[in-house]
Amino acid sequence: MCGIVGIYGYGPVNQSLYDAMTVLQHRGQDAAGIITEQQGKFYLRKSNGLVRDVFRTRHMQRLIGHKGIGHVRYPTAGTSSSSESQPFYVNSPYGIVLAHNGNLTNADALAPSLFKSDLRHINTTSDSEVLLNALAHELQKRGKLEPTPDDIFAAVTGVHERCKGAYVAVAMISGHGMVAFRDPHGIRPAVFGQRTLADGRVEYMVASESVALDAIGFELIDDIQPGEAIYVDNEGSLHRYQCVPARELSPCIFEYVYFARPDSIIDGISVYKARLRMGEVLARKIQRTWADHDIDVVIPIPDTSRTSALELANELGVKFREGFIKNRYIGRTFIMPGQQQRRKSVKQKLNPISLEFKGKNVLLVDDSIVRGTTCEQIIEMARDAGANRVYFASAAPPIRHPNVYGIDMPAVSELIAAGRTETEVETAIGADRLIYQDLEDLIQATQTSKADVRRFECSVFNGNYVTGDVDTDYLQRLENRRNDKTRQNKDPVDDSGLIDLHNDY
Ligand SMILES: O=P(O)(O)OC[C@H]1O[C@H](OP(=O)(O)OP(=O)(O)O)[C@H](O)[C@@H]1O
Ligand SMILES: NC(=O)CC[C@H](N)C(=O)O
Ligand SMILES: [Mg+2]
Repeated sequence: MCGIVGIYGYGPVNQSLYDAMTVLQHRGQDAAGIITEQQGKFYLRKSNGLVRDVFRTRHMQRLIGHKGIGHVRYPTAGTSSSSESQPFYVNSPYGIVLAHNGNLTNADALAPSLFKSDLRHINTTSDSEVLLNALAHELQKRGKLEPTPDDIFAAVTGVHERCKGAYVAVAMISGHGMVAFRDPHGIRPAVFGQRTLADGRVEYMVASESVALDAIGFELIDDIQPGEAIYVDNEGSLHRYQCVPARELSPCIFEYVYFARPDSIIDGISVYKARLRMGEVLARKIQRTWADHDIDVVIPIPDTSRTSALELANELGVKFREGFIKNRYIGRTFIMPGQQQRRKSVKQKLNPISLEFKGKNVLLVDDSIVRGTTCEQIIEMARDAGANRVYFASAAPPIRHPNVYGIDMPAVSELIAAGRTETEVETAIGADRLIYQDLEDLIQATQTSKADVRRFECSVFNGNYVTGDVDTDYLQRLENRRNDKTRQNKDPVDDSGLIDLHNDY
């Protein structure tokens, strides 16, 4: 997953973009980038690393201007090279920069067609560069020196007709304005907000999650609707337009399970409340299926599962204890690029407090089990710490299908529950008992009667891909290209010298 942010303001935006990106850091830890604009010129800094490492004072000082966009990256396509970090730039028409969250499912076909029919050169293997060029081509087609909001929206309509998959993007068009759009199914989240200055002028901001708006003092206006675009023109006026008819809104349910911060609200649903309810319904499943359980204590696996574990314990009427302490200087392990690094990080990240385990039957709760890296090691650590019996509960159902919409789970063979029954997973992870959430319960927990969401994108659990274009061939190609072994054994291609606007100064 990645995080995107865009600000159209009346004062320097570099610090606000930086602050927003630190708040979105949980969405991508591999690379970060900011592009600002002043008087028709773009200023860029992007590189591999966390926000705090990529931007030093000297970079911040050069990021001048009152408008800008930023990105934190977790790659799902192409390579992890800094040349594929975002935002991307294309010089014609106008000069456009773009930051993208999601994954295009037809990038392989689009890249050659952009070359052959539109004479556009794509220099990297990133689908985001494809998305940017698709937008640039649509704008070019209109051939206007002074594009109107209608021209911008017509171009976005063209992008929707050509691009498939999941995408939210924010782009700045030099000398014109900032446009943001969301795919017709609304798979990835995007919100926009405003801040009114003392003199009455209004600044606008777009971000992946509402928490980024909160952090820098913007007030949420709305989610960008599926198929909708918003455009802030050069006079600072906001325009909204439904570029293509919205398909049924289908936000990715995994945002609520794991990705998003709990203090965000996505499509009207509080992530925190959804996680509380996930714990509640999971506790009810335990009461239903294991009425005579002998759990002494519920222990969360920090960080993400804490909210659901707390409510699970409350509902069960069992003690809740912090049995693992998290090293706050280690990032999220799941979004690390290689299995070796992920395995190492679990032990560095979590350490047990033995007295919470000694002689007890513990129920460890995690938000999800993906590759099984975390739970295998954690169960072993709980036993080493003296636990009597170690039970495990997952607030999400078994993950048996790859993700093609912006989460890096490309290979079925790497998913511990793929091709295994729940009992087989229980054995594989070494738990005395394993309880998975049911999908209907997860959906019910995430949905609220107040929000407009009637359907979620649940493909990792049920294999139904809402965009309808994902077939076994595509899945096979994705697995071959992006499984851990291929990536590990691939000749280290040094593409850091690729022509692009990455600037490692
Ligand atoms: O089965 P796995 O492949 O190990 O993946 C699942 C685990 O990865 C995530 O944690 P992560 O450490 O990324 O982040 P967190 O601190 O937000 O929980 C998630 O919360 C699970 O704990
Ligand atoms: N996780 C994401 O949203 C990734 C965006 C884009 N596909 C990339 O790999 O850079
Ligand atoms: Mg975790």
